[in-house]
Amino acid sequence: MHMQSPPVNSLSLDFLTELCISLEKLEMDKGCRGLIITSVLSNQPKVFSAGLDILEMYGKSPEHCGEFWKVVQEMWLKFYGSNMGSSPAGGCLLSLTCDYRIMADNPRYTIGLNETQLGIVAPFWFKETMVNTVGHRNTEVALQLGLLYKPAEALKIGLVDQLVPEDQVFTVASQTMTKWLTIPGNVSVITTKSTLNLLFSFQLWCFNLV
Ligand SMILES: CCCCC/C=C\C/C=C\CCC/C=C/C(=O)SCCNC(=O)CCNC(=O)[C@H](O)C(C)(C)COP(=O)(O)OP(=O)(O)OC[C@H]1O[C@@H](n2cnc3c(N)ncnc32)[C@H](O)[C@@H]1OP(=O)(O)O
Repeated sequence: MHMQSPPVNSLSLDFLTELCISLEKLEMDKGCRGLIITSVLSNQPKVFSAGLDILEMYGKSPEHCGEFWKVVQEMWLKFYGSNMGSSPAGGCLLSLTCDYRIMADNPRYTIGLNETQLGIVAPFWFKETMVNTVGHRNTEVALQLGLLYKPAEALKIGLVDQLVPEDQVFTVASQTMTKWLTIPGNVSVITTKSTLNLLFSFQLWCFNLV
């Protein structure tokens, strides 16, 4: 899936709604077993996603905010596999929901949950997704300081799985997907994933988020 919402793929209500509809269609397509998500901004190829669209969260009616927040949660519940450049906040969340993260190895790009730097709080389910990926201590430091990690640092704490030269990101993502798809049978993979996420699913249920 190619994300192309200039200038920086910020996650607006319209963009997220389109994303969710596309994912729903793919989910219903029995021939689709995996998804690589990438950014193809022509003017700005270095950004995966700038995160939630800040303009959607300021000066809007409670109804609009409710609708926006609902679609943010929908998006997070649906995602699969990614490759990327800069991914702050919601952009990082988008990639954290994927099974495997491949990042372009360019120190100009960063990834992380930088909400505190913006004076906002990463919601519980952003935090929990991060904990499940990089562990509690790394999350504690990352979230309180609102850290944005350069690729080498992100790899070190396990926030991304692989760094590759910028021009090879998509090729490596395709090779990785091919390897993952050699695992036989959807049921065993889905069941394994559900088991891994059991506690988190229960927490979400307790918070009435699913
Ligand atoms: C509905 C809400 C319900 C209530 C919730 C209440 C409170 C909120 C509580 C919790 C929410 C927490 C969860 C929040 C998650 C988020 O994702 S917040 C967004 C965080 N994102 C960022 O901090 C990224 C900011 N952007 C950047 O760092 C950079 O723009 C970049 C992505 C690295 C790209 O840099 P560069 O190439 O230098 O490009 P520019 O900075 O010049 O940007 C180009 C234009 O894009 C606009 N823009 C950038 N980011 C956003 C964004 N997130 N939303 C909207 N617009 C964005 C930027 O303003 C530039 O526009 P102009 O050219 O100036 O018009």
